Amino acid sequence: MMPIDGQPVLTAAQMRAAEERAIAAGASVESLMQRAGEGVAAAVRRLAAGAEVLVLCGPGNNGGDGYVAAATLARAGHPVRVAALGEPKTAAAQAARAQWTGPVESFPAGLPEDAAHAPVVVDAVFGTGLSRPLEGDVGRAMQALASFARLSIAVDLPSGLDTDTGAELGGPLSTAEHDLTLALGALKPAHVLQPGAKQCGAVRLLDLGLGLDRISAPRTDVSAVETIARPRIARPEPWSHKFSRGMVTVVSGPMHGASELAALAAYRAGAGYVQLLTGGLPQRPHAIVRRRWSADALDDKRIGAAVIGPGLGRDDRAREKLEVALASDRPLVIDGDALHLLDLARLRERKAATVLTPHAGEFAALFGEGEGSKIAHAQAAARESGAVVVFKGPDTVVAQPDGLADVSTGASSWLSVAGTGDVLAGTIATMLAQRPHAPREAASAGVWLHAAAARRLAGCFIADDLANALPGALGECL
Ligand SMILES: NC(=O)C1=CN([C@@H]2O[C@H](COP(=O)(O)OP(=O)(O)OC[C@H]3O[C@@H](n4cnc5c(N)ncnc54)[C@H](OP(=O)(O)O)[C@@H]3O)[C@@H](O)[C@H]2O)[C@@H](O)CC1
Ligand SMILES: [K+]
Repeated sequence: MMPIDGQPVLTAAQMRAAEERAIAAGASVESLMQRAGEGVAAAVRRLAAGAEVLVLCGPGNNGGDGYVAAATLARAGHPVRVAALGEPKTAAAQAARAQWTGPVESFPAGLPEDAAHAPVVVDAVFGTGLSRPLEGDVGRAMQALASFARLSIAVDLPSGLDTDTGAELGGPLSTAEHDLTLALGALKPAHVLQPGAKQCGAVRLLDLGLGLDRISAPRTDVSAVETIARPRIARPEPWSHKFSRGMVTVVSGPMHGASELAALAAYRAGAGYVQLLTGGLPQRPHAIVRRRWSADALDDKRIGAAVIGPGLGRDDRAREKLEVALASDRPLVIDGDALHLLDLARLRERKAATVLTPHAGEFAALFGEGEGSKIAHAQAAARESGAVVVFKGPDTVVAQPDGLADVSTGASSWLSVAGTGDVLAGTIATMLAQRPHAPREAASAGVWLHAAAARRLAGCFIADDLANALPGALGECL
């Protein structure tokens, strides 16, 4: 079982293409299924600690993995039962079914009342082949079994999820929530996008030897998407100085607090010099250099990145400041109010690196609702705007105009509090000041640090605490 950061994310079609390439290279569906089922059995056996396992098998190859897992567990002497939703339909699943010599109970209706529940449940009903909502009582029965079980484990995907979007095909609350999902061969969007990611519980990857690498230019048959891995951040050199460490300028507006937070976060994320273009009075921390806004304030070539949007307002003065920022040749993070004032045609004229950081509401206002997954939306928005788009949320997606994208995993739900977006904007600005020619990498590094800072706080916090936890998160990357 492998952790899931820095791993490619494949759609169902890309998964099929990868499987076909492996078969063309000499593997067979049966050999891949054997490897998958044995991997599932090994993980289940370790976690079940001797408790009885009930494996639920569907009609396709996901069910085939389940039969192999059950037969492997039985051979190892582990107590295991099998219940199936009909007969296996594929040749590989039929061959796997033949390995299982015990009885097959019927699921969902046929499980006898007194034996319906099991301490460990394995969901091998549907994986990437689910094409329509679960029928009849399947979803409800699975929810009951999973909630009764001490441990419920999904094989490849929790049955009921749309592989490519993470949506529940039968609508909200139609699928079971598992403790663990064993992703087979590669991650799929449903493992990382909500609500699917929540239904998965913890996700671990089982390698099937498909030889998947993310490619450096998008193709339709291979992944252009990866989960964000811990970035490597260099310590300052002995000869570093405040400007070489990265200078960040934050444009302020009438709501000072938001830009103060962005400026604080920029410092805490490692910038050497942070200035706030504000009309406010000096206050703590005094390390933030406060200057009045002027139309040439962004002409300073030492500025590595500027932030505009947090607390900016949406009046004519805000528009004026945004126009100056767009016209400047400094790398730019555009957040909050500025996203509501943004003209995409004007943005496309910009040559310097630009990162947009919309949450779902700002994203919809700028780019519309769109079709498909959150990843696809972010990719389309990046293409349309010519900027790196950080589509924020519990499953933040960072996309660049050529289609390459990164998805964040492991964000704390405690981040759902005012001001955390301002902290992210400042954090990304520091990363951008240090990597002006790699804005996607900078944005993803910022997203990772932000999530790691929240994890370090391990519970309820306010945005100021989050900014102050950034140095600890940064320490994990040195
Ligand atoms: N990729 C790899 O390298 C490897 C992949 N492997 C495994 O294969 C899995 C994918 O297998 P799969 O394609 O057979 O699809 P799967 O999810 O089992 O379901 C398809 C069946 O369900 C049916 N069906 C669909 N919706 C339904 C509904 N609502 N209600 C009822 N029925 C419904 C559908 O019928 P149909 O749509 O044709 O009517 C079809 O019979 C993958 O997740 C992984 O576990 C490993 O074995 C090894 C290597
Ligand atoms: K499953």
